[in-house]
Amino acid sequence: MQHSKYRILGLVGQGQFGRVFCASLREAPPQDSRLTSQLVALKELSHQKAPTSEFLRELWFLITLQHPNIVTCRALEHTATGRYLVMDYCEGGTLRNLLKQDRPLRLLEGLQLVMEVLAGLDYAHRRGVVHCDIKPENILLTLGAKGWSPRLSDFGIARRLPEIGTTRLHQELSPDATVGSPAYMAPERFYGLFSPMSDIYAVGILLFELLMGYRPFGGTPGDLRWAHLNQRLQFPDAIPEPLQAIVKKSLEKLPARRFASASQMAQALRLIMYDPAVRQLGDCIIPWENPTTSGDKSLKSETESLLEVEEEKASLSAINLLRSVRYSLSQPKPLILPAPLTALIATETYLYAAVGTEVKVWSQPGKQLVTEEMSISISLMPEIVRGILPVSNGCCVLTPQKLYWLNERSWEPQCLLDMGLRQGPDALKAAVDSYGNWLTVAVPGELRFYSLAANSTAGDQKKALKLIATVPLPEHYLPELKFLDRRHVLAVWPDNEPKNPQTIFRVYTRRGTSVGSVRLSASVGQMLLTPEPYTLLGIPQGGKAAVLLMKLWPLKVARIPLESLPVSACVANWGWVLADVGGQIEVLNSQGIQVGSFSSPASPRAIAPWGNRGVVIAVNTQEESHLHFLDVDVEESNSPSIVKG
Ligand SMILES: Nc1ncnc2c1ncn2[C@@H]1O[C@H](COP(=O)(O)OP(=O)(O)OP(=O)(O)O)[C@@H](O)[C@H]1O
Repeated sequence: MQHSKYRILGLVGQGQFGRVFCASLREAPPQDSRLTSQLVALKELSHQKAPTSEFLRELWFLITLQHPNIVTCRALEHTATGRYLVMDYCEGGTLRNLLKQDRPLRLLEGLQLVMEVLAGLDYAHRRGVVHCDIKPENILLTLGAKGWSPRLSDFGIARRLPEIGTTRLHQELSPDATVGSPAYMAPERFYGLFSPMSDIYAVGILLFELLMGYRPFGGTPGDLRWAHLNQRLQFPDAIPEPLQAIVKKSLEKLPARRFASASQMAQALRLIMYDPAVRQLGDCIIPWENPTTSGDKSLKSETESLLEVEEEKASLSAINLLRSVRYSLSQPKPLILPAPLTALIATETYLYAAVGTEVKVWSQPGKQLVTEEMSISISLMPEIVRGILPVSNGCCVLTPQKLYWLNERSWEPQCLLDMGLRQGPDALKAAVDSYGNWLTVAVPGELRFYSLAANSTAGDQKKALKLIATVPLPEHYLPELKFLDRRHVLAVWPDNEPKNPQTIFRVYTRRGTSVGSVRLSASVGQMLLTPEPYTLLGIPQGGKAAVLLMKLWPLKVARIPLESLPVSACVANWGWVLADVGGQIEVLNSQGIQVGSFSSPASPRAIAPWGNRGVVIAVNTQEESHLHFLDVDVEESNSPSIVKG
């Protein structure tokens, strides 16, 4: 977008009136590397599709409504190419996207989400605004410390009440009186009548859908009209009695019989969260039944975004319609190493294990037995090894104060960087690109960007380090570093204020120029790169057990609830393997769908991919470490089943 103060980062959706982009303010990079400019959504409103009156209407609603559960409109942007609403960016996409996930939410998380939707609605109703189009497509999600927080969007067909605070029905004035989404429309709306209770009815349908995975009424718009007006609700037994009562009351045919306000419905939900029947199911993942033919799968959103369609195409063509996992031991006994392990890293060529001051290297993959003697190298370091950074022809080895280079020809350590004794332990974080040509290092006070050329005098087994740039860092923060591709390196800082934990992601070029940054309202611990470009798998800290799949450019986040919090994880090219503290291992395919789980002998210290379809699980005892080699057989089938080897 020329001459705009916003820089477009990517297309995130397509609405009736135009495209929606993720963008950030065009500005000089801040001095403090922890400062980020907030992301915005630019909603294009093309002149042809959205007449000025429509445009001003939505703008009026969005500008008058300022609430944490309503998407905030910040400004209007006119450029030579078009006009845009500048809105808060919601990195979780729509609630519809979330509901398409295999395991979207736990029961209590779902109820909390609906209560927040009601809080946004209550605020709008108190200001005399009825949304008239509540549905999962119009609820956007932002990530908070505890999970998803919803924001109402799309006030395109919202109505203003002539008298604020009334629950009377009002007659639509416009000729297009019954616009809306028939699957969520209250009976009175089919007669051109509306009130805040019409929104409550739509929330009732949404709550039903959230719990069951399908809507209570389906069919053509004509069928839906008949069903909303006449059909009785069928309640599946899976819904606990007190919850059924709330859904029933919100879906009463007569508006006067529904909850008198959104806050009353929220209060009813708040109370049943303490009900033993509901609490008992609180951690169960909803929906409880997959959509069946009895459910309404027919009604697709009229404004289904291009992006979702693209995503669906991608997922259908992917090999990952995998639904079950089976494992067997690829060698009967574990490999026992004489000290606890500190790092386990696999590439396509090698498996590296750091044990005390030693780095052991084996060739990948091993159909044959793996023994300590078969390691192709054992390199002895002067200090305890903290991390291994693999590159195509060797690896860099990180100790608390130094960085070494090991070339695959000799595996002889060459010290590249020495922080000296004064800096204290763990004075270094580092990332190296996959070809071993560029290095970024975080040391107290600065980020350093180096080139790592082959040393012409010593041959290509040795590296010559050349400092290209430095960037100042606040004294006490050492970010985690990762090369995203050959040119870009990611620095990640936690910002763990007790009430508002956040994580900052800043991307630099390999030469130290800041490219941009994003801030996530969640604390993310361990992070792994996935084969998808600019996409990370992160383990959030705090809140319920889950993993985050984070695409950085434009920022998109998916959150996958898990049975238990993972403490170690690895990304293979066929999926992800996550282990909890008790040694329970979950296997997810690369779309984040759980394909199975099994128990490992003990809590793994580290996991790494092994060969085509295997994993190595490292378990530490007090004096030694055990490496278990497993073949994981992820099968294509429609019914999930877990078979232990
Ligand atoms: N603020 C936002 N943050 C993140 N993504 C957004 C935001 N607003 C919209 N989107 C994405 O863009 C898509 C289209 O949104 P938009 O509101 O234009 O479409 P719509 O639901 O068809 O509404 P309308 O009827 O106004 O066209 C959404 O489905 C969502 O994926």
